[in-house]
Amino acid sequence: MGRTFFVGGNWKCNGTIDEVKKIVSTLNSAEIPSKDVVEVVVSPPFVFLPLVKNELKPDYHVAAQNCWVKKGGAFTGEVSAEMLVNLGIPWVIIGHSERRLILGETNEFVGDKVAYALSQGLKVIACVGETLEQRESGSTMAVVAAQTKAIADKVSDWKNVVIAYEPVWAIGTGKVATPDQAQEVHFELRKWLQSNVSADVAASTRIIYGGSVNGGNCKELAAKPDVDGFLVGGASLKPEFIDIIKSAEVKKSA
Ligand SMILES: O=C(CO)COP(=O)(O)O
Repeated sequence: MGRTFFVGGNWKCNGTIDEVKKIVSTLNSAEIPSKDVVEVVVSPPFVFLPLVKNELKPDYHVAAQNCWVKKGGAFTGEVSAEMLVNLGIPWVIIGHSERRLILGETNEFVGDKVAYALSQGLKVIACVGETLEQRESGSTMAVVAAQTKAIADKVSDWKNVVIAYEPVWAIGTGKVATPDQAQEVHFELRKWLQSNVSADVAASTRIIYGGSVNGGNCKELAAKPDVDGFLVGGASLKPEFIDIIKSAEVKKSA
């Protein structure tokens, strides 16, 4: 089954109204490949979601960066999946390493969140990835498999899931995984899905790479067979995000 290339822009906790409007206008005036070549989703902070959703042209979709683990209620400071659905936000990023490591989200909590968001009709970008220490001790695959298993334990329908492999040591560091390093983990992850979920899910689930992706390194990464797109942080706030979106063309000609 063909996997449409996927490019996500994770704006993290950045931006003012003026800056957000500028990014939106850059995106709106760009010529990007058609929908069958690339799916593009940008993820502004919660407070800017309505603005971005209303002003962005329909070639782009919008994602929240997080949501609450179950139905809303007395959970001060949280935003529920139902609210995102109510607002017409189709996507949510769940389990980003910044939330796992800084806010203490466990594998199980992330698995529960993914399952709940899917049950409400959201599509999920689920993040996994090892720290430098884990990589250096040779446990990359064990870590990534445990993170994926916690999701697989709670999820039966994978059609609305994109997996983002984001090695923590490559996030915001300018130290990008080499195309071979990314390919190796993506290949192993797909193999894990094949053995533990199903051959269909392994073949159809998009596995995207995140960690210091920029306009200069995206094409080489995109050329790898198991790299189905990117989750971009810093560079998604800049015009070079358009070049990253266009790297989808590499796949088309592959
Ligand atoms: O965390 C990331 C995307 O979710 C990657 O961030 P950078 O692209 O800034 O390294």
